[in-house]
Amino acid sequence: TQSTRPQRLLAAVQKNATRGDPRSVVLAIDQFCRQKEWAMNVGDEKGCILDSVVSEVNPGAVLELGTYCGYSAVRIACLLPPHGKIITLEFNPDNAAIARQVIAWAGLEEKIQLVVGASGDWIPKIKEQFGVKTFDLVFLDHWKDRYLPDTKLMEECGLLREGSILLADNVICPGTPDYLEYIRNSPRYKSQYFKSHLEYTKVEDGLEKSVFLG
Ligand SMILES: Cc1ccc(Cc2cc(O)c(O)c(C(=O)NC/C=C/[C@H]3O[C@@H](n4cnc5c(N)ncnc54)[C@H](O)[C@@H]3O)c2)cc1
Ligand SMILES: [Mg+2]
Repeated sequence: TQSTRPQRLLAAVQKNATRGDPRSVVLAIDQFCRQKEWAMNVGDEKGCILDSVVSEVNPGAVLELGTYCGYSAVRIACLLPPHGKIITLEFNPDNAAIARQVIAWAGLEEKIQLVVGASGDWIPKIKEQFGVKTFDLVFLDHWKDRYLPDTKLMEECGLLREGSILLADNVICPGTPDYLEYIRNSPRYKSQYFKSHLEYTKVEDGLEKSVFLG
């Protein structure tokens, strides 16, 4: 039977990356996507911007929406402080199964909590289920029409505190116009656009970094 792209991406990690070495996993995925098959990971160029935001925030608690194959969860987790953790939500069980193996190959199972389910269902349950008060950083990279409703849901569920950072991928391509309009015009956020390119291409894309003001 025909393999899927996530399965081929995992095979490339297991072939080319060193077990327990997260940076070699990130490199193996980026090389696979540049040389073999494009895949919708945040990628190396936007990944450097992600790295700088994670290092600046030094977050104890991170939420990621849309794990896909686990590339950005691994990239974030290897920059977290000793007790820092990331909860990443993925509703496609096949993608979650691949991501779990990518995370295991990187040796980051202790730092990454992968939850299989939809963000809209899980955001209201995170506080009680995982004993999280608020998130220091949220990385949005799931279906683009969910960025705005999920941001409003996180506000309503009290998951954001004064100073929480939202970092949104793909605000240009594929684009998240309703989210951008809201976040850039809301008095409750201070936003900044980081111009970059769609992963592994020359097409313009970028990340929007927004600080929740409370
Ligand atoms: C026209 C066009 C097409 C594609 C691109 C290229 C391009 C470039 C990119 O960086 C992209 O992030 C994307 C993109 O579409 N990302 C969507 C990512 C989904 C993953 O997240 C999962 N998921 C989706 N909604 C939820 C949800 N509520 N709760 C939990 N998991 C969810 C899915 O199960 C997938 O695992 C696309 C550019 C332009
Ligand atoms: Mg993306």
